Amino acid sequence: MDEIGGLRFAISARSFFQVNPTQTERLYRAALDYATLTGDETVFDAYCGIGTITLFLAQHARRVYGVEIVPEAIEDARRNASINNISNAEFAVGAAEDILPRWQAASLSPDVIVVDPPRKGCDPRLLDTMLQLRPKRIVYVSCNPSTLARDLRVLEDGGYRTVEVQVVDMFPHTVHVECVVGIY
Ligand SMILES: C[S@@+](CC[C@H](N)C(=O)[O-])C[C@H]1O[C@@H](n2cnc3c(N)ncnc32)[C@H](O)[C@@H]1O
Repeated sequence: MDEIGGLRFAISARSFFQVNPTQTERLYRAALDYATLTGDETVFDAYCGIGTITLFLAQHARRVYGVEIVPEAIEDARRNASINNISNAEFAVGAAEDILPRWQAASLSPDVIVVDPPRKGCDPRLLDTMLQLRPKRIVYVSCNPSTLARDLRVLEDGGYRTVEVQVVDMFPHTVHVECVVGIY
């Protein structure tokens, strides 16, 4: 069990969890800032892990939907929603590039999409679906600036503008950084 920004998180062995809790809170707060939620929004959180960002955003949105490929992480996410008394979050197991088209087919229409992919970045099919869904804002959390730049090119060619990038030093004394990007 760990605590970030007032929320408590259960983490099972096969689930991803950020390694630096102090900086993780900064990272999630930056994601929340760029999402600029008023309480009315529908939000998709792709690559949601144990639901950390999803539950952060759920407190400020109408409804949030998280998707993650590791089934145990989604079990954790559902448990974490319950531990924190959050009832407006739904979670799905699967590849984000498969699940977002299903949500689209079910007429879900997100105001904001958050993505936090692994180092290889977003699947091209996911980027394509995001461009079709056309949310007002996209928040991209990335641990790899080169795949981030590649994916931003696709989003910019699709009509979005990269408005701000915040770098968070999650891994001090290494060359690695985490970036949070507001894309409108
Ligand atoms: C960088 S972690 C982010 C997790 C979470 N947002 C957090 O901050 O703790 C990336 C997550 O994406 C998941 N993942 C990898 N490929 C995926 C895919 N194609 N669709 C959905 N989730 C995927 C991994 O299992 C991992 O939990």
